[in-house]
Amino acid sequence: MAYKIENDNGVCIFTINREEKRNAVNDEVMNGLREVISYIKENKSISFLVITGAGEKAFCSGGDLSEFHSLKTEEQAFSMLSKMGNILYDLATLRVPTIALINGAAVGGGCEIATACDFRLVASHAKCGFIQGTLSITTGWGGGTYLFERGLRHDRALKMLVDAKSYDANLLYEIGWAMRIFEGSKEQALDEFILEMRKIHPSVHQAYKEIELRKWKERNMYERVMEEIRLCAKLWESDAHNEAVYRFLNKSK
Ligand SMILES: CC[C@H](C(=O)O)C(=O)SCCNC(=O)CCNC(=O)[C@H](O)C(C)(C)COP(=O)(O)OP(=O)(O)OC[C@H]1O[C@@H](n2cnc3c(N)ncnc32)[C@H](O)[C@@H]1OP(=O)(O)O
Repeated sequence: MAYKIENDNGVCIFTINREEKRNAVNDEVMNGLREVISYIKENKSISFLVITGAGEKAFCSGGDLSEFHSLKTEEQAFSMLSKMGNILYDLATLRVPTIALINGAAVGGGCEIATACDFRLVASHAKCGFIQGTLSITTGWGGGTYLFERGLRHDRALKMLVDAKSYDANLLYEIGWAMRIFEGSKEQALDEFILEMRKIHPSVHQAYKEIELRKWKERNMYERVMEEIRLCAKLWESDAHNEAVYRFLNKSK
């Protein structure tokens, strides 16, 4: 399976399980995310959702280029991008707190997934970045919109997007994207992070998160995410994008 879903006493853990592809997101992973979001919406005993990746090299390397490079037109790209865009919107607006437990590289769409979560715990060796610019596209799953909503200084958020490169854990913490940096066991880092929160009734967590979600609804967050996705789909058709993907897929041949 390309993903695992575990329920650890009310803490739901979704693991992208494609280590050989640095946990790249394919259609199966997208369907898995849809499944875990539905499970949480139906199961009131879940207090937290944690998203992480298998192994220690990558949290998620973004969209699976070997699968998605076959999408050539704006509409073909928009279909894939908007599927994941809707999933990330449902993730970002879940009633429970969401934690990105970043065990390794989170790049491209992987950085978007992490940014759609409420909290980001980053392994000290992990590097994260919105590298879409190196492929001559922009964030295409809503991650740019979420980044500007996360309270980073505007100049730091914009630079992270425009740099289109991976930042190390210390810099991610310095700019305010990472909430914690951890060494060693990600399970221990998670346990320590939620220790105090677990003592508080989940209805309190959810009431506080609802304050932010109400603001997002008033500010037409969903429409802004879909506009971002449409812009990425338009860039997808470019020769520059297709040539960059070709170079990546043929780099070692
Ligand atoms: C809107 C989202 C957007 C979209 O999908 O439209 C994107 O996410 S665009 C950005 C897509 N992602 C990337 O460009 C990242 C590509 N990967 C890397 O930069 C590196 O793999 C990295 C930094 C994640 C890890 O580097 P490392 O040296 O540890 O591993 P390798 O590069 O040697 O990769 C090992 C193995 O995995 C395959 N791989 C890695 N990432 C992807 C990917 N995104 N899609 C498909 N396959 C991927 C890589 O080709 C290697 O395969 P192998 O068969 O062993 O050569």
